[in-house]
Amino acid sequence: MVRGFSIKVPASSANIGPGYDVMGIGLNLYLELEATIDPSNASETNSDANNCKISYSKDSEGYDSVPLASDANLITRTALYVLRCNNIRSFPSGTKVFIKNPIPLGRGLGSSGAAVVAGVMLGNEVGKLGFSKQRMLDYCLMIERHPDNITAAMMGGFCGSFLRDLTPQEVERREIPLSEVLPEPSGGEDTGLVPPLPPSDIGRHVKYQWNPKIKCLAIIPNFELSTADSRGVLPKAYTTSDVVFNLQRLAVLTTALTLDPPNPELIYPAMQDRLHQPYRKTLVPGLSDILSSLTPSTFPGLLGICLSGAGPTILALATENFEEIAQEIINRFAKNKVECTWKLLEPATEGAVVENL
Ligand SMILES: Nc1ncnc2c1ncn2[C@@H]1O[C@H](COP(=O)(O)OP(=O)(O)OP(=O)(O)O)[C@@H](O)[C@H]1O
Ligand SMILES: N[C@@H](CCO)C(=O)O
Repeated sequence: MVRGFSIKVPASSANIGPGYDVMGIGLNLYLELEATIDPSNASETNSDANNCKISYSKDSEGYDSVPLASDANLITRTALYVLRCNNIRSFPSGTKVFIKNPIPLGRGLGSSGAAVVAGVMLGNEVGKLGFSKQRMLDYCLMIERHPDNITAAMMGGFCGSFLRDLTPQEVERREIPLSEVLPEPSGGEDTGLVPPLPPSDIGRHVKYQWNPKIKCLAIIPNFELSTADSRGVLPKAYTTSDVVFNLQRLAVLTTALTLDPPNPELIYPAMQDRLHQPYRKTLVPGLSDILSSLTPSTFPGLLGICLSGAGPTILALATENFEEIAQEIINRFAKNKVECTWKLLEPATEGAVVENL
């Protein structure tokens, strides 16, 4: 019997200034995947070590660079992790996956979070595992180990999240190197090992309200910055005053973004950060200048501005004058020889969805 289903996962912007590794918002730019399982097509898929033929639409971000072998592609590697945890070694013969990805890779718009969420959902569907979103989040968190993008992509909307305290045994399981969680991209023999199962209920979250008048402007530089590199420049310890600076702003920002009318005098200063942006300026040319020089008084409609996720994209929250704000940021990047595109986005309220075809 032929089976088919689609999976749609939103992009996301994490941190929103002070909420480092805590806050994220799903955005209406979607990674879409169509999977079909047709055993009569086995001859077309058995050239792949795990019976899965992947293709990307030509206009996809990463079309020329993402690997198409199922044990190398982040989406299918993640699905294989889920399947193998549940004693299913590979995809059923005749599995084809067609992917449309408009989320730019390595730019701070949650491309890897969306890919991991899509992969876990793919594994769940293919293996008919029947997991809830909460359980699927556990699998996601074994791969992308901070919850902000993952939670926003899975659940949708504007989310706050944390990881619950783990027992020493659970910590051990979760801290296993990623290479022992995901199958190795080698085309080599399947070792038959069952990877570490995620502890249950690792991630906890709430969905905040969001004033729908607030739009999300993403100004996207034309270079990639890997999250790992962007985390690598952060200090191991912070002063109490810097931590308190962020906590105070975070406490105000989550409600300030729900109020009507939106108050730039509250939102703009509440989006300041001392935990990650100051350190990332070395990786994003012009970052300090951009974050300090556009203000609600010079650009009416602007509410706040921050680095999106690990960067290099800039997220500006605004109610009007979108083009002027975007152009100013583009001009400031241009002075640093960085070209950009921009997108006007809105919160994706629904999160990740699966539909039978
Ligand atoms: N649709 C996809 N298909 C396959 N691999 C992907 C896909 N999307 C992302 N990836 C992988 O994830 C990498 C980017 O992940 P990374 O965490 O560095 O950035 P990001 O998720 O775009 O940004 P951020 O986490 O700051 O929002 C890509 O280089 C690619 O290896
Ligand atoms: N909170 C993460 C988001 C990127 O994945 C960071 O800033 O590194």
